[in-house]
Amino acid sequence: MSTILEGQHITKQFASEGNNGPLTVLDNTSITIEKGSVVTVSGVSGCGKSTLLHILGGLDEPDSGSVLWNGKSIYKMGQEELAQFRNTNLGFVFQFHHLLPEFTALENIMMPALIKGESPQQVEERAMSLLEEFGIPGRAEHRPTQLSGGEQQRVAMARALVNDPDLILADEPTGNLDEKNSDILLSLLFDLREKEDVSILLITHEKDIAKQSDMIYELSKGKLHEV
Ligand SMILES: Nc1ncnc2c1ncn2[C@@H]1O[C@H](COP(=O)(O)OP(=O)(O)OP(=O)(O)O)[C@@H](O)[C@H]1O
Repeated sequence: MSTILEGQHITKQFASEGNNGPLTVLDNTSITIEKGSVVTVSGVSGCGKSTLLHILGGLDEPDSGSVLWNGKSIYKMGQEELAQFRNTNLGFVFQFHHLLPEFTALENIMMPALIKGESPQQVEERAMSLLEEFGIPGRAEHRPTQLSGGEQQRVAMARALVNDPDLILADEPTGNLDEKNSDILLSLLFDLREKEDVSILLITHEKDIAKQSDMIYELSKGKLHEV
């Protein structure tokens, strides 16, 4: 197996209110994601899981430490190169789907590939096949408000996949779903490993979900511990 993403000695602090000094959310901690694996990070609310995901996904620079993508340091890239890197290699799924309300499910899924400049016809085929893979081909022309929460999250996952990313970063993707929809979404997510040949970083506070992963880290007091 080869390493696809590595966070090395990452430290991140935020200014805190009052006289307590800065809040150290990540404290010289490291993580490795192997190609084709599902890595879960769990930990209590507020321990810094989202901060870690943002740093590993090129959305928020650490105070110190580095993030290596196939051995290349992503925060040494310029802003434009970094944005292009994210759009090409990574797919994000958040707890709140952030679908664009004025566009249909199909259009939402197509958007990242159109921004990349791909041909609309090919992109539409890819988007439709993802809707089929996720069991909701009949929802292509619906707008987000016309979809259930579980369907919206599946559309968000399809959007994350449209550019054939190598890594999906999912931040509490089931946080807003009931148990049934949560199970459906997770089994779709875990199936992606084989079907779409992606690695997955999954952030969750639910321990049961973590059990299905190849590697589990617990984040506590700024440090990641292998479980
Ligand atoms: N931009 C910011 N400025 C100041 N403090 C921040 C900022 N972002 C996060 N924090 C603080 O850093 C800590 C970690 O936040 P983070 O969202 O990473 O935790 P989390 O483990 O993902 O929490 P949850 O499970 O509740 O989503 C929290 O105390 C939060 O208030």
